[in-house]
Amino acid sequence: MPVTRMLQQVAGQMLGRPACGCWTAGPPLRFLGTSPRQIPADANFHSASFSGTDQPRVLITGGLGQLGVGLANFLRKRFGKDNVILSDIRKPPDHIFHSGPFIYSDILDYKNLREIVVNNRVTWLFHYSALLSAVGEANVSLARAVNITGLHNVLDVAAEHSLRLFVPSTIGAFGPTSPRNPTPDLCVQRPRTIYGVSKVHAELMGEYYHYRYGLDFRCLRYPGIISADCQPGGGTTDYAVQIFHDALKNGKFECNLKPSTRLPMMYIDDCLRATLEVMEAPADSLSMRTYNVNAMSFTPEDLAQEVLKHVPEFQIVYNVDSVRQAIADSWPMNFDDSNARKDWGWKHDFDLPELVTTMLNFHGSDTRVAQAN
Ligand SMILES: NC(=O)c1ccc[n+]([C@@H]2O[C@H](COP(=O)([O-])OP(=O)(O)OC[C@H]3O[C@@H](n4cnc5c(N)ncnc54)[C@H](O)[C@@H]3O)[C@@H](O)[C@H]2O)c1
Ligand SMILES: C[C@@H](O)[C@H](N)C(=O)O
Repeated sequence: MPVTRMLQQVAGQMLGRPACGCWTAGPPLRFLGTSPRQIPADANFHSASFSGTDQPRVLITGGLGQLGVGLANFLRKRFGKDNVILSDIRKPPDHIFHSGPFIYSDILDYKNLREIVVNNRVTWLFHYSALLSAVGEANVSLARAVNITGLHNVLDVAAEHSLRLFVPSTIGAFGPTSPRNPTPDLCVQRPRTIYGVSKVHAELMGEYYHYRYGLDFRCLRYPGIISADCQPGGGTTDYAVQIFHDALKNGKFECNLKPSTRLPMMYIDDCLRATLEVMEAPADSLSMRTYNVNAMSFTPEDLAQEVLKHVPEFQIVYNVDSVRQAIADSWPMNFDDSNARKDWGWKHDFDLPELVTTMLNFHGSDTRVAQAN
């Protein structure tokens, strides 16, 4: 018997499917143990549990971070305020609490998560809870729990309840042995941060649940995201958010990365639109389940030059943080997102000049900008 056929047969026996290599439903095969998280092997989760005319019922985990509030506002415009539930383990400020449904959800508490999904008839889940790259290195065991154990809970709840699941990955899912300029979707991924390791794990587990159980898993590898309304949560790309605030407030900025550190970046509006577009893309347009998305790439020096055009007295000084610098030096400089552009029509709106103008305008009715323009 040819070796490949023999392997197919063995794999087929292990996976409860025929040796022909095709993926038809075998006899129901359950996870071992008495966990409530048992998922039939023949479950087909492809059809989300809402009809085409219904709006999805959305849950966002880790929603009080840099990206979650913006995502909730964006999705509420599309699906209605009450169809989008923001959740976190932190107490929301008044304006967020009153802007739409908010609920406590700790992703490490599986039963709590399941209760929320069931009681609210959730159909789409955006899983934003995470510890980012720099804070993750400062607390590896917590990052491992939140980013890996938490993800397992989310995957199981999503599979059990036929949810469409979005999990963001990151440029941080690549490492020093990945091609860095540009970085394609499929290449060596050997990140050297717990954040990166947990995100590669998330990509692989999500794809595995998709192929094994039909979970409708969708994932984008975000670049560094730049937004004005929320503080970043402790990442390596945070400098590109803080610079605008400091430029307008003090006229100067102390940067913790070297001037020549090139990283892929994206304005929040593009990020949120990409996220919704991939979630709404017809399943048959997705040749993959994890895509790079990108908008621009720049260095601190490039960004400072662009800020100077608006704030002529702006000064940047460099005080390099060795942990963040080592992380940035292992990450992609440019991101190849051609598959996203080809498969579901991804196209960014914001390049560096529009980003800088928008961020400065957002931060300031400030006289510095007004005087310079
Ligand atoms: N911001 C970026 O530049 C960027 C880039 C790439 C990918 N991402 C990804 O996007 C997602 C959102 O990023 P962000 O910048 O908003 O992160 P953030 O750090 O600002 O927010 C994360 C949130 O997770 C919450 N959280 C922590 N532990 C939790 C727990 N046990 N249960 C529930 N929630 C918990 C925190 O309270 C926090 O509000 C993350 O998964 C991140 O990896 C972000
Ligand atoms: C790039 C991204 O994942 C995050 N902003 C970080 O720097 O950790």
